[in-house]
Amino acid sequence: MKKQLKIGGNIDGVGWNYMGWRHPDMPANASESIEYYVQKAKRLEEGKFDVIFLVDVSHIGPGMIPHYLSMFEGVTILSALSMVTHSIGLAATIATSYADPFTVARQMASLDKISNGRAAWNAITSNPGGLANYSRAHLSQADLYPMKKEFLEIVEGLWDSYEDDAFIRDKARGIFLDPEKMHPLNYRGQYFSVDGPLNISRSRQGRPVIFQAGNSPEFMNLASQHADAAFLRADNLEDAKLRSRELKRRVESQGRSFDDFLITIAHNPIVGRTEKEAEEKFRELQSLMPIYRIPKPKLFGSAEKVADEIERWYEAGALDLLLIRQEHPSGFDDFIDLVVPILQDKEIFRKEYESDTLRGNLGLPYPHNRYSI
Ligand SMILES: Cc1cc2nc3c(=O)[nH]c(=O)nc-3n(C[C@H](O)[C@H](O)[C@H](O)COP(=O)(O)O)c2cc1C
Repeated sequence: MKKQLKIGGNIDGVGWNYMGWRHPDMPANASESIEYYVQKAKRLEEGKFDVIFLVDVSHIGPGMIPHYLSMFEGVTILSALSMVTHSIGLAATIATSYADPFTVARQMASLDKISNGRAAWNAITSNPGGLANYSRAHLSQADLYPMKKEFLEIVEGLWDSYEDDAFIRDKARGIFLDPEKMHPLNYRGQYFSVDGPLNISRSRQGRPVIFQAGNSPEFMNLASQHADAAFLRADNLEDAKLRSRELKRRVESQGRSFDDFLITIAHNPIVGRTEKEAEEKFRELQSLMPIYRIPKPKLFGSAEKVADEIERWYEAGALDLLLIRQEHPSGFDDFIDLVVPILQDKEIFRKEYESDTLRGNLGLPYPHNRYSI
């Protein structure tokens, strides 16, 4: 049976455009407001969304969108959100070009335990500009994918440091750990060298879900081997179908089932009760800062029209996980109040969470520890 549609919410603070911060309903400091993030996280969970997804940027300049100029670091804010949510997943973007694999493995595994099995890591190369912020200016574009491959192999290896039953914690007998079930990594690569093991046990979902974002053939190759989900950019439905098909072909050629792999595409719907209401919201946004023009979103208009279009993308196999980002400050509310009930009536989206782990809700298999098999 085909999996139901999965939905994620990209919380972008003041928004992923230049003008949203000026809207009367948008706190101008939303990107650095814990209250704003808590409110949005709870709202997305009310909407039965699968995951809160945070994008990231590693280097900035004054011309960037306001959100990028003043924003929270992902794992930090998601740790806080894990305490005010129960079922929704928590995905942080961390670039493999800048960070250190031992640190990322540790941070993400901690978030996964703190949230009781709801963490996900979006592994990106990012663009080379950020290398200089992380003392890696000697590296270049050509290094990004070879480095990412090593990074992923190390993080996955570290997440298998302990088998599921490694910790005995028997007070009466005085036995804390079964040392046979602890495994160092001893990885030696061109970019990274890591002995391991990692000092944290596996979570209820085994290990965090891995997303990867990109578009190139190198990206597709690596994602087909080391990801549970791929976040793609697509210009239109035909483009999305082609990319999705190509990636799923690569996943199958790795001996994996493409049912265990999710294609993720972001949309920024502007929805109204009627077409006219959506037009008004679009015009209102444009009027906040007329020198910046935004294109009309692909998901635009009445809730029925938007829900039909989502169904078309989903049925065509162009996406498994729809990532919603707010163009207008009422974006999440409009989507949850107006579109979600139609998708539920169509029986392509859940009314209740199936699980309280992210893997459970996404319908992804439990990843067995490599040493236990
Ligand atoms: C859907 C999608 C999402 C991305 N998200 C981010 C992001 O949050 N932060 C970032 O620095 N780069 C992001 N990127 C850029 C990629 O990390 C990468 O620099 C870019 O896709 C070029 O690599 P590629 O040729 O392998 O696709 C994203 C790319 C895509 C396609």
